[in-house]
Amino acid sequence: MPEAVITMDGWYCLHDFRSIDWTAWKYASNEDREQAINEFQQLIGKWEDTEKSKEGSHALYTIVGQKADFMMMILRPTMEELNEIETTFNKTKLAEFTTPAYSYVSVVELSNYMGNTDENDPEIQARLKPTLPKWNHICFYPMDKRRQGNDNWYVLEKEDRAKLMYAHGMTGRQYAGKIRQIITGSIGFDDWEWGVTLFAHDMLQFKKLVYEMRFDEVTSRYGDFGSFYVGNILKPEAVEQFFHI
Ligand code: VOV
Repeated sequence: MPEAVITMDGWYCLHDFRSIDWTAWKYASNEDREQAINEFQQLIGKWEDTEKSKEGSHALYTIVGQKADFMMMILRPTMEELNEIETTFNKTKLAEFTTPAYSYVSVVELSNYMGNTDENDPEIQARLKPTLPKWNHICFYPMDKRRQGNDNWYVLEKEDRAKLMYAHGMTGRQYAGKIRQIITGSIGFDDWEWGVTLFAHDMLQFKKLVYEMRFDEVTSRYGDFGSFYVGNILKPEAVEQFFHI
């Protein structure tokens, strides 16, 4: 039996995608809309305090296309906190005007393919409990490693998987400073095996990186992908403008 990879796991992660019922929102009173926005801003304020004290992190993005209108990516030390945040949001006034579009539950994951196993290393800790970049754009998609005929990732020896992951890392490294990736593991948690969250200043870099990686053997032979969600940063000070009617 091939040797299993050992993972280091960090903060739990919820990707929460919502659609807005713009018709109901438009017909709501000014007072209700104001109240909904204020309450949401207060919630974001609390998340910012948590982020400042390094007890979690979050990212807010508006989503382009019809899959959702906005997304909240939340990182916290426990699943209970994620659940609480989700429920708190669901109880807000704003939630009355949103419908769930998609969600993804996972945990920040690093593998030991590259030989990094020292969980006490401050650099590893920073990667397991990251402050999410507030870059202009986000790209999220879930993925699996294929298990089909001759292309079965899970029957490969660890050494062979490590070689393929090394080549993957080399491709990724060329995008240093242009793209930041957060890989979250979801085996046993959600419908796919990993969530891939990419941040970029320049939207086009997502296409360039993802396209280039399609030619890496680990992707071309072993990568299966779910739906892609892309969007633009929703800064707290822009929340009012985004919801303005
Ligand atoms: C900026 C781009 C970038 C960089 C530098 C990068 C590097 C690395 C390294 C060094 C490592 C291995 C060690 C670790 O840290 O775990 C990984 C790990 C992983 N990656 Fe990656 N990846 C990138 C980017 C990147 C992308 C765009 C994708 C999606 C694939 C694609 O084709 O669309 C991806 C996927 C993954 C996955 C699913 C894993 C875990 C696989 C497993 O079997 O455990 N990744 N990745």
